[in-house]
Order: sequence, then C-alpha cells, then structure tokens
Amino acid sequence: MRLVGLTGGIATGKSTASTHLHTSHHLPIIDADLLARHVVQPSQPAFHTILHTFGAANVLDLQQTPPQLDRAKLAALIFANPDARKKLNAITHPPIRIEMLRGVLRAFLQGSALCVLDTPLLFEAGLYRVVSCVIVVACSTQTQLSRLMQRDSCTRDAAQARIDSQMSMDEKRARADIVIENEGSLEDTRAQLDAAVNAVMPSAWETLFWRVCLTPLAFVLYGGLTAYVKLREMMVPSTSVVSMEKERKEL
Ligand SMILES: CC(C)(COP(=O)(O)OP(=O)(O)OC[C@H]1O[C@@H](n2cnc3c(N)ncnc32)[C@H](O)[C@@H]1O)[C@@H](O)C(=O)NCCC(=O)NCCS
Ligand SMILES: Nc1ncnc2c1ncn2[C@@H]1O[C@H](COP(=O)(O)OP(=O)(O)OP(=O)(O)O)[C@@H](O)[C@H]1O
Repeated sequence: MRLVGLTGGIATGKSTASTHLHTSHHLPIIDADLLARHVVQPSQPAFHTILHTFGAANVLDLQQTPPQLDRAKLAALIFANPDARKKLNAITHPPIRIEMLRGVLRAFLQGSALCVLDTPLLFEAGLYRVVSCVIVVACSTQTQLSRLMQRDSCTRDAAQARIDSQMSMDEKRARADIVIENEGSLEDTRAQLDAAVNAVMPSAWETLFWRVCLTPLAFVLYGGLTAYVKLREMMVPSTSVVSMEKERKEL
C-alpha cells in the first residue's frame, strides 16, 4: 500500500479534495481534523491534560453536561499565542499520530492499494517523512482568506491569524510532489485529482508484494496499539470527570 499525504493551507480545499478521492476513487481517508476532535473527548487522556494546562474556565463549554471543550475559546487562545499553540500541539499530536497509525494499519489490512493522510500540518508536524508522495491543495491567498471567512463566518483578523499560524502556501507548494490548483471550478479540481490518482496508484504486483511481506507485522502492531489505546482510556480516572463537574459548579 502507498501512503499519500494530502495537505494545503487552512480552507484551501483539502476536505473538498478528500471527499472526491473517497467517493469517486473509494480511497480510505485518514482525516487528522476528525482524529483531533476524537482525542479531546472527555473520555480521552488529552482532554484532562488540556484542562490542567490551560485551566478549566478558559477552555470548557459549561452549557454542556458533562462539560466539553469549547473549541471557539481554545481556538481564540491558541491562534493568538504561539506558546499556547505549541502546548496544545504537544498534548494532542502524539495521540493523533497513534490514531493515524491505527488508521493506516486498518487500511493496509483491508487490502487498500492507496491510503490518503488528510492533514493540514503534514509539513509542520514532520509527517511528510512517512508518506511516499505529498499532494498540496492550493489556491491564492485572497481566495483562501475569503473562503475561510465565508465558511467559518469569522472576521478577517481571526482568519488571518489562523493562516499565519501555518507554513506559507509558497513553501508548501515548493515542497509538494503534486500541486492541485483549487482556484477554479470543482470540475477542474476533480480532473486534476483524477490525474494525480493515476500517477501515484501502485501496480497490483507492488500491492501484493507488500501485503505478503507485511501482513503479520501489521496485525501485531494494530493489536498492540489498540490494546495500548484502550488501556490509556481505562486509566483516565472517573474521579477526574467528577472533579471537573465540581469545578464547573464552583465557576
Ligand atoms: C484549536 C481547535 C480546538 C479549533 O477547533 P475548530 O473546530 O475551530 O477548528 P478545526 O479543528 O476544524 O480546524 C480547522 C483548521 O484549523 C487549522 N488548525 C487546527 N489546529 C491547528 C494548529 N494547532 N496549528 C495550525 N493550524 C491549525 C487546520 O488547518 C484545520 O484544518 C482545534 O483545531 C484543535 O484542537 N487543534 C489542535 C490539534 C491540531 O493540531 N489539529 C490539526 C490537525 S493535526
Ligand atoms: N473549487 C472551489 N470553488 C468554490 N469553493 C470551494 C472550492 N473548493 C473548496 N471550496 C469551499 O471552500 C471552503 C474550504 O474548503 P475545505 O473545507 O475543503 O478546505 P480545507 O482545506 O479542508 O479546510 P480546513 O483546513 O479548515 O480543514 C469550503 O466552504 C468549500 O466548500
């Protein structure tokens, strides 16, 4: 199986591209943004580390029972403050990587020839090293800014802060193996994606060779990682949720 990294800037069209790759080419997509949401659920260790690091009052949505992370509060905090962003990345990226690896192994064991790692921070987090090809979905800065403001109904300053927190599009373009220009119509973007899939799809022989060589190892690794994740979840003390509730009432 070949692992392809799909990246770009915020709101340049990664999800639009990965939806096409999934629906038209039936490729498994490992979506880092979705995994990032999963690892901060109250049942997960990272949730409690975030509360301890930033303070419950600064990051909780107190309207929900039990309280969940307030993503807007956390976003305001980390996109205005590089140190806070580094801290949040240090908490969330290790469990996200474990979930990504589990996803890749699952795709491999299911016999996929190509698996897509859809991740906005592929370069920033060093994940470009583990993929065999990097596809960058790009558009002009002006288009990126207006798509982001429109999609998230946010101000120009908030949108610009998110864009500035990432590697520049020029650098991402320069480091890409394939650039998808997502400036025009969706049909045009889809045609570029179809050509990219043709270019990176491995032969049936290559897929068979790696399946034969690596299936036992992949089984063991997948089982071990799954057991590790479940154990970590079991070690999240239930008292932690109770004390969070108490904290909520005191706030
Ligand atoms: C800060 C959070 C709570 C904001 O949540 P929100 O629902 O508003 O945004 P969402 O998660 O949908 O992300 C939207 C986009 O923001 C950008 N983004 C998110 N986190 C980061 C970050 N740490 N650094 C730079 N850009 C980021 C990405 O382009 C992403 O596609 C959330 O993004 C988060 O937990 N980020 C830390 C985990 C992370 O690095 N995620 C990125 C994928 S690995
Ligand atoms: N070719 C296009 N023409 C018009 N609108 C587009 C096009 N491509 C994407 N969009 C729109 O731009 C917005 C951002 O696209 P999308 O959500 O796919 O970006 P993203 O890179 O996945 O964003 P994020 O970094 O936040 O995950 C969406 O509202 C989407 O519908």
